[in-house]
Amino acid sequence: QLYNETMAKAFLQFYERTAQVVWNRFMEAAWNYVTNITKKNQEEMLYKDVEKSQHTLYFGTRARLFKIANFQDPDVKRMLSKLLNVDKAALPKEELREYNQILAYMETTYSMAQVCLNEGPCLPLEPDLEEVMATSRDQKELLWAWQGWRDAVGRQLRMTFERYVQLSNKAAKLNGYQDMGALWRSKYESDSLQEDLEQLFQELQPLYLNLHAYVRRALYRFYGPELIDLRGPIPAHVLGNMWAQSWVNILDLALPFPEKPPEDITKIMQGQHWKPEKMFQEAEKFFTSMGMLSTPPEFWTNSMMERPTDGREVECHASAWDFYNGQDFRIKKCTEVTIEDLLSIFHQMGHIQYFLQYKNLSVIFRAGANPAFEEAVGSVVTLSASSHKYLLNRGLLSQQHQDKEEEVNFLMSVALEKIAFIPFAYLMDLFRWKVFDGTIEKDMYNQEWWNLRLKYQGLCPPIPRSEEDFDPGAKFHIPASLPYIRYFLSLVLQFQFHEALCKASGHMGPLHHCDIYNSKEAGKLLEDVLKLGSSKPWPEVLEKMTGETKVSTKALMTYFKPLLNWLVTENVRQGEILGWPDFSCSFEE
Ligand SMILES: C[C@H](NC(=O)O)C(=O)O
Ligand SMILES: [Zn+2]
Repeated sequence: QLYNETMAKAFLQFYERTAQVVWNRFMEAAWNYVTNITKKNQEEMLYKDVEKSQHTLYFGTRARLFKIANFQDPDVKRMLSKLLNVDKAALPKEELREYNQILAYMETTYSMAQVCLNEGPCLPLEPDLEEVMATSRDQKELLWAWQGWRDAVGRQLRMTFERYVQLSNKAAKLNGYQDMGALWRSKYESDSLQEDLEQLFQELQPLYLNLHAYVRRALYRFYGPELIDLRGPIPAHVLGNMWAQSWVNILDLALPFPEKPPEDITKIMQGQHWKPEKMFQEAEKFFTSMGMLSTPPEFWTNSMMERPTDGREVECHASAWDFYNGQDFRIKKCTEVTIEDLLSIFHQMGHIQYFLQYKNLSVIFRAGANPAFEEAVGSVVTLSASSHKYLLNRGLLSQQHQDKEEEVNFLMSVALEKIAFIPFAYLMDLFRWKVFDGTIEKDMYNQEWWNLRLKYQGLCPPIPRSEEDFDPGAKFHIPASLPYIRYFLSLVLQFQFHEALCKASGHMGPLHHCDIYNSKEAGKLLEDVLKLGSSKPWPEVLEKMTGETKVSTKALMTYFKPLLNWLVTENVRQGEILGWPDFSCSFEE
C-alpha cells in the first residue's frame, strides 16, 4: 500500500523544501507590490501567486491520497490534514486569475483612495483623514471626512465585492465547505465557535452598555441635543475614529476627572525627538528585556517604517511579514510619532516575535495556535506598555504616582480603546458570514451593515445611506479579504494572557498596575507557548499558558472592575438609559 506513513513523511519533506522557496518568492513579490504599487509589480505578484497556488494544489490533491486515520504520528496526521484545504487554489485557472485580480483591485483601491478639498490638496487616509477624525471637534468637518472616505472607497468597491463573494464561496465549496464563512471559521477547530463567541459577547455587554451611555452623555455635553439623543444611538462620525472602532481620541471629552488630565505622551515623545526607528527599537527592547528573541539585521534594513517620500504609492495599513526563510521578517507601517502608533508598533512586533519563535517548525505549522493568538501576543505586551509603571520607567511620564481619580482616568483611556472595540470586532465577521451564507443578499448589503452597527454598537450613520453606498468596504479588512473575528477573540484572550504572564512575573496587586517588562519568567512562559506555532490544538496551548482550556472574560472583567464600578455609579447618578430605546437615527425624525 504505497500511501503509507513512511511515504507520507517523505511527501511532507518534499513539500517542506519546495514550499519555503515558493512562499518566499511570493512574499517578496507581494511586498514589492504593497510598498511600490505599480502595474508591473502587480503583474509580478499575480504571477507568483499563480505559482504558489499551483504548488498548493499539487500537494493538496496528493495529500488526499493518504489514509491518515490509521497513521500513528500525530504531527504527520495534523500536517497532512492542514494540506487538504487549498483555499482559492481550488478554483479553475481562469477564475483564480479573476479572483486574484479582484483581490488586488479592492486592496489597491483602498490604499490609493484620497478625499479632495474643493480647491487644494487631496488627503489620503493615513495620516491626514485619520488625523481629522481623531482631532477635529467640528462635526461638519468630521462629516466631510467620514462621507468623503466612503464615497472614495466603499462606493467604488460595491460591484467588485459582489463578484468576490461568488468566487469566494465557489472556492470554499470546492474545498468541501458550505461557504467561505465556514472555511474561515474552520481555522478555530471548534464546532461551537459561534455560540461561544455570542456567549463572550453577552458577558461583555454590561461593560459596553455602561461605557456607551457614559460617552453619549459626554458627547451630548459637547455637541448638544441637536446631534446627540440621550436615549438613542450615537452618530458614527464623532467618536474620534473613521470606523468608530476605538474611541481613545475623544478621551478629552470623556475624562472622568477633567481636573486631573493625564500627561500627553505624544507631546512628550515629540518633545524628546522620538523617530519611528526609535519606536521600533523600544518595542523590540520590551521582548528582549523578557529574555525573548531579538530581530535579525534584515528586519532593520528591509522594513518600511515610514510612508516613503519619493512619490511611491504604498499600502499604509500596518502589517507584519514572515518571508518563510527563517531569516527575513519585516513590518510595513506609515509611522507617525504618536503614542497610538507606538502601541500599534508593539502590536506588530508581537507578530514578529511569534514568527521568530516558530521559525524552525515546518512551514505548515508557522502560524498562531489560532488567528486570535497571533493578534493577542502583541496586544498583551501593549497592555504592559500602556501601564503607568512602564511609561514612567521609560521616561514617557514624569508624574510619580496616580491617585484613585487618576487611576479611573487611566482605565477610561484603556476602555475607550479596548471596550469600545468589542461590538465592532464582533460584527465585522457577523456581517461577512451572513453575506457568504446568503442571509444578507447583495441588494441589502448597506442596510444590513447599518442594522448590525445599530444593534451591536449603538451607532447611526450621520447622514442617510443607500444601496449606492457600500460602507463596510471603507474598512481595510473587507477589501483586503482579511477575517476579523480574530481581533474580537484576541481582545478577550489578551487579558487572559496578561493575567497569566503577570502571575508568572510575580506581580502583586491590581491587574491594571501590572507591567511584565524585564520579567524573564513571563518571557519563558510566553516563549514556550509561541514556539508551538499551530502544531497543537489551541486549547492545549491556552492551557500551557493559563491553566485553562477555555477562553474566559474573567481576566478582562477583573482588569476593568474599578472602572465598571465608577461607571455604574456615574450612570445611575445621571439617570442614564443603558442602550438606545430611541433606535431611529436623528435624520429619520
Ligand atoms: C484592530 C486591527 N488591527 C490591525 O489590522 O492591525 C485594525 O486596525 O482594525
Ligand atoms: Zn495584528
